[in-house]
Amino acid sequence: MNILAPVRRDRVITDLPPCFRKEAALHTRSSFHPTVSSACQEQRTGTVGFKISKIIVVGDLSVGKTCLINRFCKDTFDKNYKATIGVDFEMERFEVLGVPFSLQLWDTAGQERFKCIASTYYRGAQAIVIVFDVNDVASLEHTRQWLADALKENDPSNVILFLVGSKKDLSTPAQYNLMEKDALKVAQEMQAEYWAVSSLTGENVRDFFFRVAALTFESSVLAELERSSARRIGDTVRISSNESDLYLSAPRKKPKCCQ
Ligand SMILES: Nc1nc2c(ncn2[C@@H]2O[C@H](COP(=O)(O)OP(=O)(O)OP(=O)(O)O)[C@@H](O)[C@H]2O)c(=O)[nH]1
Ligand SMILES: [Mg+2]
Repeated sequence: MNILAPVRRDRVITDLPPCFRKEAALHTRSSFHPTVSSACQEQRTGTVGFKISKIIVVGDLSVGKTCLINRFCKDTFDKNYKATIGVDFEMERFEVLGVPFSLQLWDTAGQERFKCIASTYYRGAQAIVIVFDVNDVASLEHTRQWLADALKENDPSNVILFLVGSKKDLSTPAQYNLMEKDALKVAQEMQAEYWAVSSLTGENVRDFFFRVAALTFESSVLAELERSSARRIGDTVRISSNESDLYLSAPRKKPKCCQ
């Protein structure tokens, strides 16, 4: 019995959402990886549909991490600052190419005094979202340190990265364009995908999280397919290594743990 409520209609992803800037994108293909599309069509996505992918959101205090998550998950915006103490999380359920897919969005504290509590929750992330304020150049400089700290707890080859400029509504187009050049450089250096959003107006917020869900899903399916093909190879080896057992006259000894 499926005790979970159906996925909301506005959380259904049928096509790969586009990147924000081609210069700093995880990839620029216009559709899902063909292997992923066919695996979904043939219902060969294994455990992906039952798993919950962990996304951690890090960055300086007051850059707007909580507001970003709240705009997407609850469609609300609070203009008063309430520091996150430690961590908080929200669940979001999607359906991607017909497969259920859940994201657990971990909102972490940017304040130094709460950072050590927050960092204990960094482990096991599938994606790291590093947020800075587009009107505060220091917060962009600090993103490298946030990334380094988050990577201490995660395998760099297994996580996907997003660099997100927040509070876009507060900068003029000229100020924004100037800052974007630096942000794109940082994103390229980190091999992160770059986005700029406003949680106050909602600009790009939904598109950003859809892209996070789609790319995390794509990498989960590819990893699952790789694991299942490795298992198949492993099975073949086991069968052939057991062949000699077919000719054993005496029954094999029980392993010690079963005695
Ligand atoms: N104008 C504008 N203000 C924003 C935006 N996003 C956040 N803010 C404001 O920035 C302040 C900090 O936002 P939070 O989301 O609480 O910041 P945070 O990164 O979660 O901070 P910590 O929890 O301390 O790490 C609040 O006063 C928000 O109202 C935005 O897109 N535009
Ligand atoms: Mg917060």
